[in-house]
Amino acid sequence: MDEKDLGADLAKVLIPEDRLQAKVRELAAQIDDDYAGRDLLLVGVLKGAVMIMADLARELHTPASMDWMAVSSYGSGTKSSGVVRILKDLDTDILDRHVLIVEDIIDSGLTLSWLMSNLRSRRPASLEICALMRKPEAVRTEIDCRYLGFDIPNEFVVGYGLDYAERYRNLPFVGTLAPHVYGGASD
Ligand SMILES: O=P(O)(O)OC[C@H]1O[C@H](OP(=O)(O)OP(=O)(O)O)[C@H](O)[C@@H]1O
Ligand SMILES: Nc1nc2[nH]cnc2c(=O)[nH]1
Repeated sequence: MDEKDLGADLAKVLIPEDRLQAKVRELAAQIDDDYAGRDLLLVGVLKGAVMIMADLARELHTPASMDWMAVSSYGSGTKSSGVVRILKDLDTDILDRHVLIVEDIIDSGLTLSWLMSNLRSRRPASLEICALMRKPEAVRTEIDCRYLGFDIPNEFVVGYGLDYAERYRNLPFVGTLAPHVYGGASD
């Protein structure tokens, strides 16, 4: 599906492909400046961060290793409960490593808040966040995000890694879902 053929499921394009790619290049340049000469480990949070991770990693000139975590909220049944369990842990020991978490979106911030304290307890040399998008109106806990792509409105977005019921992740742009599709869903 391209931007001119949204179909009935999508309401609008929020961030077109060219703006996404330009922003990824900008973020990579900042990261290159900051991590020059350091041994960088990128930690992607599955599944939403797959696209930003793949594009960002290819734009970096700094040599970087990549690892992945998958986490899931549970308890209330909504992803924003703040209670998180690890579905897939890192393969890498991050002790004394320079770790950069790569995320697609900060919504309530609860996932990243949990992840930061979990990873911090493993005593990396440094721990920072790169997030493509953040919803300032939805954030429920302060997240210190060093590399941020876009602040976006408090709307449910899909594309470029983000799904609704596992669909739309492979769109090359970010869009909002038509209300008849989204309804009151929390993920
Ligand atoms: O700031 P929060 O409110 O905690 O929300 C952000 C989290 O939600 C999304 O993941 P999701 O649980 O949808 O899993 P997915 O990446 O596998 O789609 C996103 O990738 C973040 O990890
Ligand atoms: N697809 C999708 N997943 C999310 N997880 C947290 N916020 C969002 C969002 O706006 N869209």
